[in-house]
Amino acid sequence: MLEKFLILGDHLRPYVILNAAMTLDGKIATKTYDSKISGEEDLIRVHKLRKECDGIMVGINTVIIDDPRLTVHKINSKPSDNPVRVIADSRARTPLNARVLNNEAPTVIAVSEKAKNEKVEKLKKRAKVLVLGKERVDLVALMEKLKDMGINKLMLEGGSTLNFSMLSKGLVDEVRVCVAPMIVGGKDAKTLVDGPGFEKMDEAIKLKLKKYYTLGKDLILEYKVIY
Ligand SMILES: NC(=O)C1=CN([C@@H]2O[C@H](COP(=O)(O)OP(=O)(O)OC[C@H]3O[C@@H](n4cnc5c(N)ncnc54)[C@H](O)[C@@H]3O)[C@@H](O)[C@H]2O)C=CC1
Ligand SMILES: Nc1nc(O)c(N)c(N[C@@H]2O[C@H](COP(=O)(O)O)[C@@H](O)[C@H]2O)n1
Repeated sequence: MLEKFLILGDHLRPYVILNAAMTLDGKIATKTYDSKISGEEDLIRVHKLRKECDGIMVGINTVIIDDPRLTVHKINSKPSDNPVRVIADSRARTPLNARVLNNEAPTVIAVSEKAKNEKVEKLKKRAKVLVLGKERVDLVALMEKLKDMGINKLMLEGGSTLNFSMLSKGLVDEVRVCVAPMIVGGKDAKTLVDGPGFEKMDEAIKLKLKKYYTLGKDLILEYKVIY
């Protein structure tokens, strides 16, 4: 943790790496929410990255659909290797039996003022709850809070809606994708980045390719975001 702090200590927010696995046609889940995309080798890469990060963030739909653990569990690790789990959950919909609330790692649930107080009080028994934003979680404020908590390197693990919000607010520094040799199609299938999108190519988030390599059958692409 100290080493990461020294490298990234001057930022007002964490250094954010968006990581995901997608099919060649850009889907991160099928229309029925099946998202088993990465090969075993890629999952090892993902868990090594989780271990390097101080925090790992997902949107509430990902929690509801996948019930992820968001810990380092596919490589050798000790409890202190687990990043702090962060959930963007405007209305405090995190199920009380969700695995992100287990005691494997600390969890931060960011809610908005729309969240029901009764549910917030229940969540507070299992996690640190931050109320940020009126309707939706104010992601800029959340990043500042996470930085204050010592989270200097944050992994953003989706889903599509949160990815768009984070990218469009200029809060992502790197994008790392595993492109699996599969095509699933489906206009209702989730893509790497959904949300409202931009109208013109001029407005697109610009990237610079830094590294590419294969892992088993998968192609890994690593980009820096250019703002
Ligand atoms: N293949 C992969 O690498 C991954 C796939 N997925 C898949 O993505 C799907 C879920 O993606 P989505 O439905 O797009 O949901 P999401 O996981 O991005 O959650 C979106 C929700 O987060 C909440 N939120 C709070 N504040 C927000 C803000 N400021 N901006 C945006 N959202 C905010 C809102 O309730 C919003 O509806 C699942 O099917 C999951 O399996 C998720 C992660 C990785
Ligand atoms: N990198 C990657 N490859 C895939 O094929 C995936 N389906 C995901 N999904 C993300 O990982 C979460 C599951 O984490 P746990 O193993 O339960 O800790 C899932 O919710 C997505 O965020 N990622």
